[in-house]
Amino acid sequence: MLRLRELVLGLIGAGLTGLLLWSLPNLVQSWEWKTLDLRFQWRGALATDPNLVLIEADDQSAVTFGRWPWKRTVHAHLVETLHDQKTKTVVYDVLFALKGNSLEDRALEEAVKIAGNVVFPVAVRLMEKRKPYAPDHSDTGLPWPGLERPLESRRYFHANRAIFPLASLAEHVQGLGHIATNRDADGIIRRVPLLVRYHKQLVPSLAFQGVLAYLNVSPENVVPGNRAILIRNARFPGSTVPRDIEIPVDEQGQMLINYAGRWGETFQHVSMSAVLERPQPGELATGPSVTLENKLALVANTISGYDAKPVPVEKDFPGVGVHANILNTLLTGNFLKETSTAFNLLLVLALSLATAQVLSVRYYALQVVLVAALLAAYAFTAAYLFHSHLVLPVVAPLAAIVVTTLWVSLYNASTEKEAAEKMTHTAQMLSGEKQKVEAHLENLSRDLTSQQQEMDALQQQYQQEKVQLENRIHDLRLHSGLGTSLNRLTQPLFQECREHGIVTLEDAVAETFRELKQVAPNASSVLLLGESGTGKELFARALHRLSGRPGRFVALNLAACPEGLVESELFGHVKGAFTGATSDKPGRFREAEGGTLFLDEIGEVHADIQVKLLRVLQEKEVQPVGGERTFTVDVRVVSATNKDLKAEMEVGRFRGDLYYRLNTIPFTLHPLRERPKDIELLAWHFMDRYKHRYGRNINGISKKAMDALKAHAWPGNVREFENVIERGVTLADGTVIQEKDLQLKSEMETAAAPKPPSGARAPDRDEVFLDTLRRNQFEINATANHLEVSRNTVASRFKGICFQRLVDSGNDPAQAARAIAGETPHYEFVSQKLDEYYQNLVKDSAAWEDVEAAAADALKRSRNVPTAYHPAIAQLVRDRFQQDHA
Ligand SMILES: Nc1ncnc2c1ncn2[C@@H]1O[C@H](COP(=O)(O)OP(=O)(O)OP(=O)(O)O)[C@@H](O)[C@H]1O
Repeated sequence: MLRLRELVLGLIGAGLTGLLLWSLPNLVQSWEWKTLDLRFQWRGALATDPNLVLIEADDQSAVTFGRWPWKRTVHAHLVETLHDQKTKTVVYDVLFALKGNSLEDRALEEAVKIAGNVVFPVAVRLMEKRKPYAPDHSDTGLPWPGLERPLESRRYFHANRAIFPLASLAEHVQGLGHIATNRDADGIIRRVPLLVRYHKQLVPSLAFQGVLAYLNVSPENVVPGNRAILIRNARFPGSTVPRDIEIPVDEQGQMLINYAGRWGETFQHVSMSAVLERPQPGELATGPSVTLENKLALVANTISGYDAKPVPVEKDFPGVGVHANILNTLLTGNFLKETSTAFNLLLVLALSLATAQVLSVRYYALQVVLVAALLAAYAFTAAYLFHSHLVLPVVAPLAAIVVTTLWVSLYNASTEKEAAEKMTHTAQMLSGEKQKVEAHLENLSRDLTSQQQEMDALQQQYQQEKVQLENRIHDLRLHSGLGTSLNRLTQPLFQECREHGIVTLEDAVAETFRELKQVAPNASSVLLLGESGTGKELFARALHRLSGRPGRFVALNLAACPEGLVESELFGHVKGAFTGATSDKPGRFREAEGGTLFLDEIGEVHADIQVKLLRVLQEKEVQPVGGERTFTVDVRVVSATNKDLKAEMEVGRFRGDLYYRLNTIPFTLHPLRERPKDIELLAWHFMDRYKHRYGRNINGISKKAMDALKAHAWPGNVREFENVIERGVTLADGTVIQEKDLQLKSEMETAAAPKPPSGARAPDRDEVFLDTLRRNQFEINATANHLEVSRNTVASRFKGICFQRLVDSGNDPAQAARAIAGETPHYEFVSQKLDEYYQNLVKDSAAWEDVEAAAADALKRSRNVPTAYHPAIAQLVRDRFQQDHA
């Protein structure tokens, strides 16, 4: 089945073939002639008509009658002899145009007249095809026994000159025929114009006239046409039924001569001398089989070298051979039939399509074989059909196969190349895309896994917190008097407080937060007032977050900062501004650019710093210590103090103008003792935090303990409260924190001391252990043996005691070491150990962003230290964190 692709390729192939043939018409025509000649040669000899006899003035006759031309009496003798032999028609291919010896001329005249069956030639000159018709009447003057010129013959050749036989001879002939041939461009005679136009009549060729005479066809029975000349009522000798013969001709009236074969291999040749020397009626000298009765005799000169002409079968073919072959073609009816132009076009198209189809097979070798087979098959068909006298075109069809093959191959090669390039390109693209997609998928799957893990963790955390919250609310309901106020925890404002780390059930605290939220977006200064530990920094951080300012939250505790360094801390310094200023430092103001600067304990700041601070706040410019350049700053200042600033201002310790600048919006945070609901809530809150941190199974606070918490004055407010609960969690023996675990009394006692001794242990228990250590020269193994405990137990407890004493001594390592070493000479050893433990404990403190994270990390690393010392560990880390982040 022909697919569209092959159809289109085949059509284009046919078109290209047409273009090629059209552009090279002469070349194509000459090749086509050559293929025709080849077909004649391959076919070999055809049988010739037995009624045709050639009587030749040959070399042998020349011996008898001398050099040509012979006396006309010899010709007269021959005409008579043939008449005697009852030859039906004599085509005498000798032009007697000039007068000769009158006696001889008369003898010939007489013989022709008596015979009455002689056809003589007329030499005519055919006009060039394109020359205008210009008849030359110079040689006329003779009634022409030809045909009237019908319309169909208007394309036939014109003859404008003619040389006739002698008028006295022509008078007695049976007919006259022209002997013009129209050679092809290569000089070979392949066609004969059967009829040519001369004046108003058509003149048949000599052979045609001979056949018309032989078959008794009168001129009106010859019908010239465009593609054929019809002979009506032809009467063949021996046949009583007249026949019509249709002779195929081209539009110029030319018949393709079907050459029977090589001259010597075809026709009955009879030497003229043989006919004349032994004129026995009914028998010839050449043998009894050659009889002339009722024959058509063609008389001509075939003496060597006389009138040789090139024809398809032979280069030097006697001129009479052409007439003989025309006679033979007409008598035998073996006309060569040429295919029509429409058929030829269809053939080219069909072969182009067939070639395109053949080339659609996959394998190249098979394509070659099939194309070769197609070529061979066509050539064979053309050669084979020639036997049946059909002349197929060869060049155009073979060209169609070749051109289509070339064109389709080129097209395939280019499309294959293009396809290959496209495929490579597509493959590259696909592989790139594949890699991208794979990478994307991998990322997605990684993200998904991590999100899944996060989700799982959150889910777990949520479940835990949910359970904890439910338990806590349940416990709170059971153990506390909070009652319905717990519901507040679910209200939006309280929830928002919690999101900022502010745990409260008090309306006053929530209200402060609400107001804070309102002022947060403004850049105005805020002053936070309240006792120590009430959450001023917590609120300051909440304010910063609520403000949406893009910069950082930077805090500076002015009380904790050495006086000489306050200015440089605030405004920065340049390298070399003072001893120790080894590099430029931007200062807190510039660090808080675009954000919030929290100045804690503002009441502690020295008078001259107050002046500078005021200037910075007014001009919004800072000048680093020792520097000349000033820097513009956009910083919101939030300050805090537990002092009565107004009173300080009144006694002249704090500048009024600075006070009013800082006090644009004041907030006062209530002390814890005025927030009983928060005491209970915070107790549960911190209990949860520390029980998880220390891994303690604590699930409640006894009523007595809670009452004690409520009764306590809490001078250190939430900070102190948190410490107490932390201690309670670590000291509790069971699952409920008892009053004794809080050590509130001891807390109150130590509150008066210069440093809060949070987490202090009962001295007796540690002292007993220390005594044992001292007695064993601080050797861990010996002490462990002595106490019958493990080496690890001793080592970890010793570490814990070191931390505890360090806290108890107000972070004075020497004092702590002395307290541990006692009266023994091991002070150095203890001091060294203590330093080692401490450094190890606080080594990562600076790296943490959040103090609680730093503490939690230290506790994690100190898991083996007994939990009783955990508050001390946490305290040490927090203190160090404050120092590192101050
Ligand atoms: N309502 C609260 N809920 C939870 N924690 C609180 C609350 N108020 C204060 N805290 C905690 O108490 C501790 C002390 O708070 P903060 O440092 O903010 O107090 P402060 O008033 O700035 O103290 P100081 O004046 O001594 O600097 C912090 O650990 C803080 O998280």
